[in-house]
Amino acid sequence: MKVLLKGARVLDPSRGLDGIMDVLIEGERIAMIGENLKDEDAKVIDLSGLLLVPGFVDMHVHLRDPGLEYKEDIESGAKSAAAGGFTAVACMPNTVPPVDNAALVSYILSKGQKAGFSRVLPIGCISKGREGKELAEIGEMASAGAVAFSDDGNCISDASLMRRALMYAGDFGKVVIDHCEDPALSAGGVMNEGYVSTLLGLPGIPRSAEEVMVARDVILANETGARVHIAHVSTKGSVEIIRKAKAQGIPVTCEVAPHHLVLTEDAVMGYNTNAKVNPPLRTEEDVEALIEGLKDGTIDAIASDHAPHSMDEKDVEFDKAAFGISGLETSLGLILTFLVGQGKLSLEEAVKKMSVNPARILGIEGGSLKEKAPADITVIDLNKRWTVESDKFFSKGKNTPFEGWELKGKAVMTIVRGKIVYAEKQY
Ligand SMILES: NC(=O)N[C@@H](CC(=O)O)C(=O)O
Ligand SMILES: [Zn+2]
Ligand SMILES: [Zn+2]
Repeated sequence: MKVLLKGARVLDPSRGLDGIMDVLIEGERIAMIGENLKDEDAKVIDLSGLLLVPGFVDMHVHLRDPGLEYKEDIESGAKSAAAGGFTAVACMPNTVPPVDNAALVSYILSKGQKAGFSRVLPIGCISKGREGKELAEIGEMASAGAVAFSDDGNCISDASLMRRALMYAGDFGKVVIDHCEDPALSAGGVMNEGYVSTLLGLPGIPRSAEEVMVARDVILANETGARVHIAHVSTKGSVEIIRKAKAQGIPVTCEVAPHHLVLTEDAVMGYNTNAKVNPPLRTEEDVEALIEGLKDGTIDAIASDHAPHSMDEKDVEFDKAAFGISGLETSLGLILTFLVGQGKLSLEEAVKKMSVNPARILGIEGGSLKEKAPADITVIDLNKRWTVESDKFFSKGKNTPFEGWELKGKAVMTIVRGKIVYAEKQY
């Protein structure tokens, strides 16, 4: 089966490509890219006026499967990802039971394949039972197909365990992703510690809770030579620590979530539980530093930290509500509208942070439209204006602080391994 995608603006930062071109797909692979391609046997799809990029990779999502399928399952999550323009997602292991063994890694892979939307790549636990005490079977999970290791939701607070995790995962060529939060500093906190928390009378989470752990991880990465990736960076101080570490050649990478780039703690006003997220929304000064970090290469990737919850878990008092934002279907639109659209990040940089770099950090195929690469492709209408309506989300998680927001730019077709897994209209 051949498909010829005609007339789109093809932008592939991994090859320095940017121009009106055609893409020929043969089976699951890209066969050729060039101007005015012809192929008698191919099904032709006209994509003129649209942007075609290497498929987006969201390296941090929560699909809640196994055990918490009332919030999300692998099928609904993978479908939501496809609708958001992602051809692959890496899912966190804070499920019930936690993904801390090879059998559960295989379960996720096979359920993801069966669903047939975005590729679903499991992240395994660092510690047995996510208890932060003993290392999990990292080698066996790596052999079964885990792409990275993390106890996300929790920080690895035991520095010695973290040090061993880095060395062990590093031996298998896998990256350790840390949720940096010193539990003693954040204990009891439900939002950023500052003006708004004082105003609302809510217990705060200081920036230092994140930053002390970022600094510790950088020190451990330096000592072990093993790669560490910092999840959902939210403060100016974290950006500064990582910038300095990178300048010294320490193997650290990091990601930022769209909500930390477009919202501040003000979104919590009125005790809005849809703006309750961990790490918490910070201040304008932090947002500016995060954008600066994206621009200068300190921040490698944009990841949604898609954290779906049921309405019952959000429709309660602020301090009792679950932390998290359902982000897969708003991520691209927010980045295109508020970063690219406002000239804060170039389109090429945005594609790097959402495709090329996350694929590289995870060491997976993708992030490039080179010939013979898997045909994982996202097609975007940069001019499409749309309104966020959570009842239209494919995700079960309707918890979004962006309800009713007008965005400009949307994925209109998602192709995974040569197959159209999402399209806004029939082709
Ligand atoms: N980000 C969140 O607010 N919540 C995440 C956990 C996490 O990413 O740390 C979740 O699993 O709900
Ligand atoms: Zn986390
Ligand atoms: Zn997370």
